[in-house]
Amino acid sequence: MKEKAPVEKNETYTADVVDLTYEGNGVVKIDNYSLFVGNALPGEKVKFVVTKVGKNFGYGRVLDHLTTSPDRVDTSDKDRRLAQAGIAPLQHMTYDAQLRFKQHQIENLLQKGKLAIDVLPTIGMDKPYHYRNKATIPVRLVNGKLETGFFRQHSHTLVPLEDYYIQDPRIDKALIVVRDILRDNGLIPYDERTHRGLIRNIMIRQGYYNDEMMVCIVTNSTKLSNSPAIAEAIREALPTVVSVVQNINNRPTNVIMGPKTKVLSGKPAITDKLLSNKFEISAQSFYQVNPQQTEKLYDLAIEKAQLTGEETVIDDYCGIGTISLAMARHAKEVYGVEVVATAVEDAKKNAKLNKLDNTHFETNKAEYQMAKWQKEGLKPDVIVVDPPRKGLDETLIESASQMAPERIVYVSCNPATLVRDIERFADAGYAVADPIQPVDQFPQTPHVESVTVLNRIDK
Ligand SMILES: C[S@@+](CC[C@H](N)C(=O)[O-])C[C@H]1O[C@@H](n2cnc3c(N)ncnc32)[C@H](O)[C@@H]1O
Repeated sequence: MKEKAPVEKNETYTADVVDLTYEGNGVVKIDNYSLFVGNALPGEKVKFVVTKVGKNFGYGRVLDHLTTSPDRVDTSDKDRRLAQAGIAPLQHMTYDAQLRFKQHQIENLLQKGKLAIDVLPTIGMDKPYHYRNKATIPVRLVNGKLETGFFRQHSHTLVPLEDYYIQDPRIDKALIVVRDILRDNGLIPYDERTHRGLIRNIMIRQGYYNDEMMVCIVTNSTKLSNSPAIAEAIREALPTVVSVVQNINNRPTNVIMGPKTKVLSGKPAITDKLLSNKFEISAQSFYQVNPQQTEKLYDLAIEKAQLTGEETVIDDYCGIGTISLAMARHAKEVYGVEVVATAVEDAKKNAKLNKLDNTHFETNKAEYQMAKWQKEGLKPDVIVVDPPRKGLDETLIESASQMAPERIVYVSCNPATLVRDIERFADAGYAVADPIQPVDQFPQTPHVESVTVLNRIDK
């Protein structure tokens, strides 16, 4: 039987930080028992209070830094609130240290798997803040006032905020304007305990290349009294707004958007560019939130695909077709598959918008569609995969390797599943060709994105 943990809840301890978890928490040890504490970096000595004691590990909160790491950035109270909200959990780390942390995560996992593959330094941003082109902000009543802000982590208590640090500053400014217009019109914020009140969220999108903005007001009912005047006031105060829409979500759920969206003023979508292609982005479309880094990540994937114009390409997990459309300009044909039907509709619409007639999109699970394409005799030269965090289904790896493409380009958002899948591909006759290249898509957060190329090995 396991011994009792050597720490007590609410007691204070002092220890050295010996490591960082994948979430960016510091690891401290008391008699070999690990505790995870936020705002603590390797090499630091911290005084902390124990907040949770589990069987195998616990959690703590730093009370004082007795020594500090050269990788530390001074953070204000406001910054620490952002970390608590999960908005910028790494903002106590210098940006260089964040980039190294992301590179080391992949290196550590490769080492654990005994894989001798190099990892290049993470490609970062010149300005690693104010990068998000979209914000979805809850609206609640705080001290009798309609407020916008964030939910304190693991709670639904709204903390008012005006500078979100990682959002485009034009969005932060617009949020204040929209909040004030809603206040002036006497609108009642949503209360999730009673499921009453009207205004649930404000969603704002800002184009990166086109200075077009969308404001979406998410309401608990269709009735938004005075909506023409509200929309007019928003467009008058914010001249780059080309679209004001209302999304109706009357279900008692944490899901932000409801199924119906109504145009209150202007167009139903904004247009923007990504990798030279135009995209129409409506309130409910999925769109990459860091366009600058997405271009770097996907440009790299396209470069690694080594297209000459003659190739047949499969884009698995294609979303709205960002990679497919960019590759279609350099390939003979591109086949994309994605499980979300509305994303596939967007992909088809965007292919037309960009006059690309060499793309084919299917709504299906990638693993099923790959088996189907394989049976039908489709012979791709290159397969690109950009899966969600859980990585690739084993049957997809099987179909992909049986189709025998020259190379597979793997865009990953989770190094743990990437390393697992590299091992599975090795068993199926594919080896990593170049060093893995991480690209920082989400500065100030622990997310790690990377591009890996696997080549077919001649047996
Ligand atoms: C990392 S995103 C890829 C984004 C895409 N490359 C783009 O540019 O929009 C992963 C995508 O996989 C989709 N997805 C998740 N599970 C899937 C499955 N089993 N089969 C196909 N698509 C899936 C998600 O809906 C999401 O669009």
